[in-house]
Formats: sequence, structure tokens, C-alpha cells
Amino acid sequence: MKTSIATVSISGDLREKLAAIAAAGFDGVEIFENDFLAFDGTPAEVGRMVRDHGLEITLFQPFRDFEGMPEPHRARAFDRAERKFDLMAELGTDLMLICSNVSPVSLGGIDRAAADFRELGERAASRGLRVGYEALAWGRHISDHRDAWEVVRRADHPNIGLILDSFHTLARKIDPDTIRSIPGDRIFIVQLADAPRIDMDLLYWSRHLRNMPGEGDLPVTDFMRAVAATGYDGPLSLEIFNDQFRGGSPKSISVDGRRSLIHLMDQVARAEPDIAIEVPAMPDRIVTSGVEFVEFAADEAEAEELGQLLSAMGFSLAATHRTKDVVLYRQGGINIVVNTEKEGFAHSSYLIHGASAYAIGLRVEDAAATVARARALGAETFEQRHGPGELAIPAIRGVGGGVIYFIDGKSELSRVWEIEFEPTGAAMQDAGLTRVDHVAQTMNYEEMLTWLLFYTSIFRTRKSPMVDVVDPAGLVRSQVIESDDGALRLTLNGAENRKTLAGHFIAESFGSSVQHLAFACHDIFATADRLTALGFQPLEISRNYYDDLEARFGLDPELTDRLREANILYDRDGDGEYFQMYGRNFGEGFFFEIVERRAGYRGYGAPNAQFRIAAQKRTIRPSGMPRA
Ligand SMILES: O=C(O)c1ccc(O)c(O)c1
Ligand SMILES: [Mg+2]
Repeated sequence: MKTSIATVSISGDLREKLAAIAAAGFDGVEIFENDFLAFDGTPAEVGRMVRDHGLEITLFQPFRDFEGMPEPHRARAFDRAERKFDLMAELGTDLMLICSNVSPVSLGGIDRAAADFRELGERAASRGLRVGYEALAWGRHISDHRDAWEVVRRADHPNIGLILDSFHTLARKIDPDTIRSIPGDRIFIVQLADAPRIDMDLLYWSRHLRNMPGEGDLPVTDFMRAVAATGYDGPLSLEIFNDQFRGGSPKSISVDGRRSLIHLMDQVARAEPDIAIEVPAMPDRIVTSGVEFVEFAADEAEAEELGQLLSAMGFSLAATHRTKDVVLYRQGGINIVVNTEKEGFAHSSYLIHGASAYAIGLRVEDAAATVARARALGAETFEQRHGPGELAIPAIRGVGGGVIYFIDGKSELSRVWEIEFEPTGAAMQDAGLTRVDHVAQTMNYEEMLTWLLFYTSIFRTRKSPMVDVVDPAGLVRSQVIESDDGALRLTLNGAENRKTLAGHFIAESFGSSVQHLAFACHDIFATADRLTALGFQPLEISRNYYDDLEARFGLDPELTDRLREANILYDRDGDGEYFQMYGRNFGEGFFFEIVERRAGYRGYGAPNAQFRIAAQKRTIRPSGMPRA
């Protein structure tokens, strides 16, 4: 599998782009003409720079408005092409992309276009060059890869081939299986891009909103399966026009790009077992069976405050670490670890971010296999020196530099609590909390696609459409990632400014991390009663909310009263019902949520988020600091 990426896909000048592309492990680059034109160096220098990075130029593009021109435009088009052939020879690439003509003066007709290409093929052949033809989704006469293929077929010249671009095919909802009958050796290069499904002008959509395969909603895997079935084995080249990526980090966008291609081809290879596909060997996407633990780093005072908060939610101090300043709170199947060590990664994380849930532990079938898949996808593994009697828990780096540990039942890992911890023997209390329902991570909006791809490529999860959450100070975008059975539920919240609760949280804690943890229970009213007895202080919800709720859902006034009394929010989807209550803030905006799902409710109470945020903001003093 040969990977490539167009220079337009990332930010920076050509030098920065090439460095980032090479570092991410790509084999080649498409030189986008404008990147070359903006660069102050000769074509030969650019070619050398590319090769010095261990890359090859897979394509020079785009060449516009070539085929079907009436004279005198036609002669001019051939002259222009010859000039670009000169340039290609100097750059050191043999392939040029011609995209379908958009000129109002161009003439239609498959045979006319084919004749132009045959003549160009002759000229290219005399210089050892090749030309590929791509149907732009908004081309004037050719806007469908089937028609572009017909032009290429009739041109009938070995130096003229087809270029496929997943965006143009899928944006027009053309069945990708129509690709299967094209001979693979007539396809000169395959460009890949995804995009969010939005009904809009094709050109604008393509030039501003493309994203990496897997980050959007287009069936890029089906497209690539069809391409693989042709026998095509040339470069897979990302061509991503995206406003956000143009201003993003070249390094991280390149890493995302490589990850998207490896993940895509892994999926394709699994779906098409009869086709030989060269893709790094790795385990299939990892099934998680739940959150085994969440670990906080804190200093003593914060650890004590957190301990009180957890006790007021019915947790018990169940065990202490045998050798470290680490304690375990437990309730139902929930393990909360609080780490106050003065050295090691947790402490470094504390020094940078303050008290935070810096690590989560996921239950998987095979922890080593999980790390192997993550590594194959370019994730960073995490290792820390461990003392005698401690287990080396396989782990990777996650959001905000945090850690994701993996616990399996195959090894000693399943006994980590017994091996590393000494039970306190304290009487265990219980307020009915059973498991972690979801983990919510807050980040800058620009990071969301990165982490979406990270989670969905490593774990067997799916995303649901992004929703907008209204904070009084701005929008926060929320993206759910979950496994089919709900064992793993994550929400990514992307803040666009610092005045929102989410934005304040990442500004004050110096980076993205877990902002809230939701625990599940079976009877939220019974749990609420227990918590009141334990001294838990719920987040107070506006009274107006409940009047509307009753009207909106036609609730029994008695139920509304109970919800109001306990500050419980409510939502419904079909027969499913959802109940949520929140605690007060801890630190710079971290909080706990308690939820009950009834009759298969699948959502996250998104319609309530606005009212929850408003309530949370009321607890923050004008200085911006949460009230003690
Ligand atoms: O937006 C464009 O003009 C454009 C140019 C070249 C391509 O390969 C493409 O897919 C789109
Ligand atoms: Mg293209």
C-alpha cells in the first residue's frame, strides 16, 4: 500500500508541509500547482526537496479546462500542457491530473474529448509522461467518473488514464460499484476524501469541507472496496480541501491522514477477503466491554475534596495502593482511582493541568492486541517505570496527552486491584450507582475530528451526528462515539471560544481532558434520596424548565414535582426515557452526572444541555472561578 497526500491538504509553506508529510510516514505527495507557484525555488529544487524527505511526487495537479475547446482555445490548451510537461520533467514526476472542463466556451461530446486526449497522449508519450483525467462533480460536460472513463477508453492511448476521486463520485451519490468494471491498470491514481453530509453547492462543499476518510459521512469504504476490486494497486492519495486543516497543525493533520488510510484499507481488506490488499497486519477494531476505572491526579487538598464528593455520591474508600499514594473508591462496578504521588506521569500531568481525570482504563478482550492495533494506526504508546509488585498495564496516549489503559481478563491484569491494592476493610456504602455510563471529553473544536478518527479507528464504535449545544456564551459542538451495546460511550465536546463553560475548562486546565463523568443507576429517585441523606449537593435547575417539560412531554404533574424536587432533568426518545442529575463543579469546571436510562433510551439528553450549562454558570462567580 503506497500512501500519498496532496500538498493542499495541510497548512504551512511547502517546506513545512513536506517535513510533516514525511514524518507521518507517507510515501509520496501530490504537488498542488499553487503550492509550487508560491514557493521561491526552482522546480528542480522542489523535486530534490521532496526526494530528500524520502518522498516521491505521485502527481502534479491540477491542469484545467483542457478538453473540448474550440479554436483558438484548443491550440492554447495544448501549448499550456506542453509548458507543464516541461515543469514536470524538472520536478521529476510523470503524472499530471487534468480535471474536467468547466469553461463556458468548452464543447461537449465524448468523442471530441477523447480525440483531444489521444493527441495529448501522443505528446506525453514522446516525453515519457502520463496524463490522468478526473471528472469534477461540477464539470461542465463531464461530471461523472463513468463518462470520464468513457473518454479515456475511447482515447485508447496507454499514456492516458483515469483518475478517481471519492469525493466527486460520492458527493453526486453515484454508485461506487460502477467502478468495479474498470480495468485497474487504466486507473492512474486514486484520490480519497470524505466529507460531512450537507446539502449544499458541490463546489463549495468540495473546496471547504472535505475531510479524511472516516471523519465524514460518505461511503468511502464502499468506494475503496470497488477500487480494490479493479486490481488497482497504485498510490492512495488524500486530497483534502478543508478550511480548518489549512490553518491546523501540519503534523497532526498529516498523522490523521495516514491513520485514516491505514484504517480504511484495514476495513477494505476485511470486507474483501478475496482481494490481495497490502495493509499492515493488525487486530480488527477492538471491542471494549466497559470502563474499568477512571484515575484522577490531584494534590492532597483536592484529593480530600474529591473524596468527600465521591462519598456523598455513595462511593467508599475501598483500598489503598500497596506502595504509592494512590487510593481506590468503589461503588457497583465503578472504580475511581485518586493519585497524589509526587513523581511519575500522574504528577507531571497534575503540574500541567491541575486536578484532572488524566487516565481512563478500558476493559478489552486482549490488552496487548489493543495496543498493537493502536500502534499500527500511529497512536503513541505509553509506558511508565513500574515498581516491584506493580503491573505493567498496556496503555496509549489519548486526548490532551492523557492516558488510556487497557485491562483484560487474559492475564494478571484482571487481578490488578488485588495485586496492587490493600483493602481498607471499611464498610461499603451504596447509593445505587452501577457503572460508568459515559465519559465526556472537552477539547478545542479543531481537535474533534482528530479524536473522532482516533477512537473510531481503534475501537469498534460508531459516531452519531454532531449536535450543537448552546452555552449562553457560544456554541459547543458535541459528538457521540459509542459501541453498539453501549458498553463504551464517549462524548467529545468541542469549544469554539473561551467564554463557554467548556472553553473556560480547557483554558483553565491547560488543555483538553475529561470534563465530566456520568454514572448509571437503576432508580434515580431512590439514588437521589440516598444522596440527599449523604449530603450531596445537586446542581439546581431553573424552575421554568420544569413547567415547560410538563407541557412538552405531557408529563404527569406528580412526576414533574418529583423531578423538580430532586433537580432531575428529563428526556425521551420513542419509548425510551432519560433522567439526569448533576453535582456541583469540582476544580475548574469538572463535574459528575448521574443518569438512568429506561426502555432503551439511546441519547445523552442533548436538549437539556443548555439548561444544565446555564445552571452551572450560575454557580460560577463573576471572576470566573467556580464557587467553593
Ligand atoms: O476543486 C477543484 O478545482 C479541484 C481540483 C483538482 C482536483 O483533483 C479536485 O478534486 C478538485
Ligand atoms: Mg481530485
